[in-house]
Amino acid sequence: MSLLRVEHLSVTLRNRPVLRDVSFDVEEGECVGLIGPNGAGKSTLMRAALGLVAHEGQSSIAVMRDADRARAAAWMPQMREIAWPVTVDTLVMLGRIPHMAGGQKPGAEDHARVDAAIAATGLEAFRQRTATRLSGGEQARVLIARALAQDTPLIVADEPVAGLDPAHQISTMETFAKLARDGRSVIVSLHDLGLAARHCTRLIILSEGRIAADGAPADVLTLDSLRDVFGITAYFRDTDQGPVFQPLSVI
Ligand SMILES: Nc1ncnc2c1ncn2[C@@H]1O[C@H](COP(=O)(O)OP(=O)(O)OP(=O)(O)O)[C@@H](O)[C@H]1O
Repeated sequence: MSLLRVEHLSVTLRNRPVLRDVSFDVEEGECVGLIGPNGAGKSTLMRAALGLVAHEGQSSIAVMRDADRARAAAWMPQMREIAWPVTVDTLVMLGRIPHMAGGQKPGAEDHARVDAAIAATGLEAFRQRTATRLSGGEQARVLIARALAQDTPLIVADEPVAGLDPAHQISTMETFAKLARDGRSVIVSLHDLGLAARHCTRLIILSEGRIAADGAPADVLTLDSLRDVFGITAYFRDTDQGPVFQPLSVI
């Protein structure tokens, strides 16, 4: 089943075309890595697909009513602003709001989802800490937990692993890959092509606002695309420990 259908999506910002005629579907069970150089349009694509920025073309989620959209997709923006000095527990519980009727208190299901999200992000020791007083990487994990607690078929995360230490980068990507194995889907933008190659089921390369390649990591991370889009050479092998990708030099 398609969780997101984007058709001929274009965005113009300040008279500059930033996204040009982008079309793709995301099916259940996909962990889609959105990759591309700085300024390629990754954030703009995710925001337009969610209906957060004016666009031409169609997105199946952008057209939804707010309440339906909040149950269809969780969004983790690149700007990790935590506005209020609330506890980690309270902030993660905010992810449950789309599932609660107005004024209703969190129930057993809500608490269970929050517990699971806190465990998946290794935040057990932080539950009563004030979220605004955590380090940047810890705050990122709290926002990932809030997105997980939202318990949506689709998670859209803009550079969620930027600034995380290696263990938490890997565990976050493993969490996303497991969600996909369980039949949900994730769209995640990232610059670490090694993590992308290892944990994503599919990669979409965006270049100057257009899709330059879309497919399995081994089919997308070719010498040609690495040269033409990223301007790099790289080592990429399928090993008995999984795919290993290492950028080598700038061309
Ligand atoms: N509000 C805006 N007004 C005008 N131009 C913008 C605006 N926001 C983004 N842009 C431009 O749109 C282009 C795409 O930006 P976007 O943030 O989508 O890229 P990105 O691929 O996510 O980049 P990065 O990897 O650096 O986060 C860039 O050239 C950027 O300068």
